[in-house]
Amino acid sequence: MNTFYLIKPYFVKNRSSIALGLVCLIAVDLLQLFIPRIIKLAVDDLASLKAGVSDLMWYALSIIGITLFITILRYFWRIFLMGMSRELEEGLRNRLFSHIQTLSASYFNKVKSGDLMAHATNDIHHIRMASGMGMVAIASAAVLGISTIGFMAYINLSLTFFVLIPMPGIILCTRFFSRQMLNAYMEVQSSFSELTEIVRERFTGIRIVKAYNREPESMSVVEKISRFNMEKNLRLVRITGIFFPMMVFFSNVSLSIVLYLGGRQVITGIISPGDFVAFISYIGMLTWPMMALGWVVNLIQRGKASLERIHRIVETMPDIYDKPDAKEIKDFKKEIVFDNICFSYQKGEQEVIKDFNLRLEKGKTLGIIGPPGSGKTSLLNLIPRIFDVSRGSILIDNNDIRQLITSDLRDMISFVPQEPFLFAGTVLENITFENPDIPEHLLIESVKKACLYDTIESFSKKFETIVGEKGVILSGGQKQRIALARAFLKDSPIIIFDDPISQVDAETGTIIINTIKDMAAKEDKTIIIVSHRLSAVRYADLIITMKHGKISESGSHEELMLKKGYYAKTFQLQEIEEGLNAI
Ligand SMILES: Nc1ncnc2c1ncn2[C@@H]1O[C@H](COP(=O)(O)OP(=O)(O)OP(=O)(O)O)[C@@H](O)[C@H]1O
Repeated sequence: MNTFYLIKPYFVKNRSSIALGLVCLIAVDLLQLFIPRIIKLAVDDLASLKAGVSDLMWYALSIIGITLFITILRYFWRIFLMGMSRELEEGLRNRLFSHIQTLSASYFNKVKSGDLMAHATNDIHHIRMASGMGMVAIASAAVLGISTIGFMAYINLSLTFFVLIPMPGIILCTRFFSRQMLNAYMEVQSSFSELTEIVRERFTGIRIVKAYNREPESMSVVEKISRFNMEKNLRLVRITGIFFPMMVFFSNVSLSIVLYLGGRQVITGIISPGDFVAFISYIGMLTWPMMALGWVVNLIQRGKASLERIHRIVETMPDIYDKPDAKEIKDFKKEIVFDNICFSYQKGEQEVIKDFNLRLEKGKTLGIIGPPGSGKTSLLNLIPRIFDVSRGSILIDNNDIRQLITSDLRDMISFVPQEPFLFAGTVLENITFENPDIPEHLLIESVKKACLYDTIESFSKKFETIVGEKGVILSGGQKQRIALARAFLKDSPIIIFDDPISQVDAETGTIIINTIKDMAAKEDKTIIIVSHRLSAVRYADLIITMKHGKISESGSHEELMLKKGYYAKTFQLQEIEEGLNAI
């Protein structure tokens, strides 16, 4: 599978900094090799009692000079190479998020949001590591490894051969243990996210926990996952506990070989004491490239697997998309028609909307009632194409909505969902959807229509009040009114309300309903309103009762009362209830 296209643009765009970074990295690796050479010269001069104070000073200053140079170059290769990998990480994450946003609601029904979070964090992290550190490890292993061996062979070929014998051990061990460490690290990460999620949930639900005296049970749930997280951490500690001492072991085996064989060569005069000391320094330098060789294979394998997962998401086509010849629609002129529509959430599953037919003229209000699960919300979601019908069609002014530009269609509709969702931010940002160009009088007007003005005025920071965990916690009714204000502000010709007064008191509910009624009458809005409170729908031009995804009754309030069906019974029950509440 060719997935390189996802990261290629970052390599191409940053080719100059990558080249500069690699030049700096190679220069660092090569410069390091000269330090043992200087030590060799110093030791040989000392051993032959030739070294004067000025010679020693010169050797010392040379080492300081090289080290200074190495420090500067190291800074630059990190900036050039790591900068590129960070840019890649950011770009890939943005691309993933922007693509996921285009996917249809049905995709989110199938995929857990936790998995999407993992793609946006873990997978992108692996790709960054494979492209940034992978490049560094390959370049370092090649340049430092080969040139260190070259410098050692220059001193003595046979000694180099013997010293290299334990090195494959380092490569194989790193390969094995880095895979184990990565797996263990992933398990630590995932158990930690589980732990944070459980703790977050337990704190969010603290009121219900207290009300039912479930603190001990809550504690034991957190203790269990906390212990699990500790065990995963201990596993990681055990693996690293074996790995690092093993690296030291292999490196010390090489050291012993130099000590024994190299020492004998010094005695017999084959190599000088300086060469002997330099050899020992080179062994230290060789350990990292050998480890890098073992490590980089896993790094790249994991990055490749992550890139394939991201590729699969990026290649997923949204179920709902604009056809190439999709039509513009800027005005709603005549009617919405539901032409024998059926809908199920998954192909082949039970239909939640069945053979549904209805015509709603512009400027009219449609009220929808029905028992829970009868398909009311599902029906509403089909109009702005959150989901698409399985059969039949929804027509707006004789255009099948699947033939229209989706953003045009959605621009014509304001939607107040059953469960209002607020984003972390201010009241203003939540109502205006962060659009700073909204004139103030329109904002105030919509907030007043939603019966929210006095509430906002009572907040010390008014519209700038932060809502959510970091600010004011709003009641369910206040959230619902923010959602209403959003819809009123959008001022579209079609407004869909899904149970808009379920969480407000009767008095506020009546004011909101009167506002909606006025909008229908004075502003020529077409309104579709679902409600369990029949006072919210009784004024509608047409009321339908839904049962098992079908229309079971339809008519005006008066007609339905005469039919003495679900609507009439529910209406009478609610009247009795309201009468009792008034006592
Ligand atoms: N996202 C979904 N995926 C799969 N099935 C769903 C989904 N949403 C709703 N359903 C199912 O579709 C059926 C109709 O649900 P819907 O929410 O449309 O009913 P409703 O009439 O709006 O109910 P309520 O009055 O409780 O809001 C139910 O059986 C429900 O379980």
